Amino acid sequence: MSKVTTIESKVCVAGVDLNGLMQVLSKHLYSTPMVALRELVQNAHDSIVRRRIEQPSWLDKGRITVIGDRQNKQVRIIDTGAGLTEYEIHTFLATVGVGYTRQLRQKDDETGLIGMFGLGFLSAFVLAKQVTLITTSYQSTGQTWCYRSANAEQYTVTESEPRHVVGTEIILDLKDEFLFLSTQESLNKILGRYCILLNEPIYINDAKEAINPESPPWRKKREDVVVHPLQEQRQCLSFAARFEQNFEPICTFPVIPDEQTDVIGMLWVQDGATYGTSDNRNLSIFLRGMLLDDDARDLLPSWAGFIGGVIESNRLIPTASREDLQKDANYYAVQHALNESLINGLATIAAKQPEVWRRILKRHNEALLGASLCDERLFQLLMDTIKIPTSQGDLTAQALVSSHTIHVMLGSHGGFEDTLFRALQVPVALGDRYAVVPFLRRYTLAKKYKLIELGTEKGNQHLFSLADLPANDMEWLTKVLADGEDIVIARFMPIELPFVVVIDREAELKKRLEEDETDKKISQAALRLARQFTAQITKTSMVKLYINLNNQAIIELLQAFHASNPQVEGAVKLLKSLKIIMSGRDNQNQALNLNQALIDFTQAVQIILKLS
Ligand SMILES: Nc1ncnc2c1ncn2[C@@H]1O[C@H](COP(=O)(O)OP(=O)(O)OP(=O)(O)O)[C@@H](O)[C@H]1O
Repeated sequence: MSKVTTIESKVCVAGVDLNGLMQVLSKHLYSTPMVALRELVQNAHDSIVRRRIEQPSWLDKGRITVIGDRQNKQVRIIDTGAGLTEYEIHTFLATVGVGYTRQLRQKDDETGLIGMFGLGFLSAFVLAKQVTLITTSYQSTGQTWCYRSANAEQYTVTESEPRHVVGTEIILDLKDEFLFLSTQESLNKILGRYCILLNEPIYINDAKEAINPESPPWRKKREDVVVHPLQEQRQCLSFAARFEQNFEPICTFPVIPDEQTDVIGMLWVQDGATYGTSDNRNLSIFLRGMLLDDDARDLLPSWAGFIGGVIESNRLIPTASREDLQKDANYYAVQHALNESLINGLATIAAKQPEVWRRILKRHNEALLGASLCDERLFQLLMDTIKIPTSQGDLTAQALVSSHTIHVMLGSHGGFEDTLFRALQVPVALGDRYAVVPFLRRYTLAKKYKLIELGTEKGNQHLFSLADLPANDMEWLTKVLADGEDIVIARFMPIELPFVVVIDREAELKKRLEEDETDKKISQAALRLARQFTAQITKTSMVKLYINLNNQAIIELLQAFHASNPQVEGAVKLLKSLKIIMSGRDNQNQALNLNQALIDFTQAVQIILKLS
């Protein structure tokens, strides 16, 4: 057995470089120094809330005034809140990491108080060479205290002339680089952004009107203010427009809280066309009335690239910088509630405002096509109205149905599928466009239709019924008509079409991936994934020439060949050049020389004319 020696251990206390820590907290906690103004206004707000809680006899309206004093190079923040006693200045204001607000919140968190970390006041020292706080507590109205500090580390507290006005005034002697904050314009801009939903009115300089005069529409509902629905709609749209810089909102709908979250607010659909992958999501989050983040797009579903919103919640927990959120259960509950509100909102618009709904579909058809694949309810809502890009323009899926079947082409527009279906006068969906194939798979499953994916072997089997010819006919047809394509004898519609050059889209994809690999155009990881799919594709020949035995020209061509008719040469020239001209974009084979085909075509016409 090994011998264990115990050495007496001593508990040590870690040292703190107070100056270094202060620098980190005050200078590096926030992404911008402007946040200091937000923190001080927030303290003013919390102090008013505290006074309402602790001094029920105080029934006045709270007031926060922010004054930019250019002459004295100062910004002053004045509130009619609870004020501080001398003891409270030392214990809460001057002690980093301790705040009275947190204690109050621990008793009751539904009060609307915002502060919790006991750090925000420090940020004043980022902006100011000296910070002065003059305060009179509601608990001792005859005493006024003056706190003063240049670095938050050393400070003085002295009693000054009693003011007999309860509340606090903070005076920031601005550092030179922040002198611009003393202009009305800067204050309006910064506080207008952060504090627009704050519950207490904020006045800048001697302005008669607060910068946050208006309750947001959802609060009006709570306050039971009765508004005509049309007027309400207009108010909602103009409120939304304040938060949407790049687009006009088309319509708004409310965010509805559920048992898991208290989130409330509004969402809107942006005007301005989007494509399937556009991401213009825009979400501002306010916590207890204070802006936390105006780019919180991750809370919206990823398919909602055309949605904007503004929400507020008292339960979301901010990080200490109050610029981001903790990703806890509350966060995910809000995410869920937004998804639900969005789907319900779209459904309500579709049912109640058909004109607006049409406009939404027009602007965001492609994005909605993708969205419908993310949620069954959206799919149900959209499946009959959403438009699919087809060979005949944008059509509803229902308009694509012919004999209980929908055709989708996997190749790009202008391929053989196009020729065939143009001849058939049946629209065919463009499968290379965003979300079209998965949408149609789901649609045909729901409606019990057949989906034919053209260009795949399985899809082609539905179009062409295979037929047979004697070997010497096959050999002759290959010799006179093929340019390296495999000849397939079949019968198909329309009978007017003598043949069609068919590209195997799966083999085409395989070839493209192989080329991409050599060009290193796509990452190895993506290539490996794609290869798992293409490995199942064993075919190498990509091009087939389907010859239509139902076509009169083919029938008579074979008859002329059997009868050794000398005029067969002109007919062959005509048909072969027709094949090359028709193969259009699929004609990537250098042997299929379009110029030669046109020459042959001209000669064939000359032969016919000579004969007649
Ligand atoms: N204008 C004010 N009026 C009255 N008390 C104030 C005022 N400003 C600050 N205080 C007191 O000082 C404490 C510390 O303020 P500080 O801004 O550092 O932190 P906080 O507001 O509590 O929390 P957070 O760091 O989350 O903002 C507050 O909890 C409050 O008790």
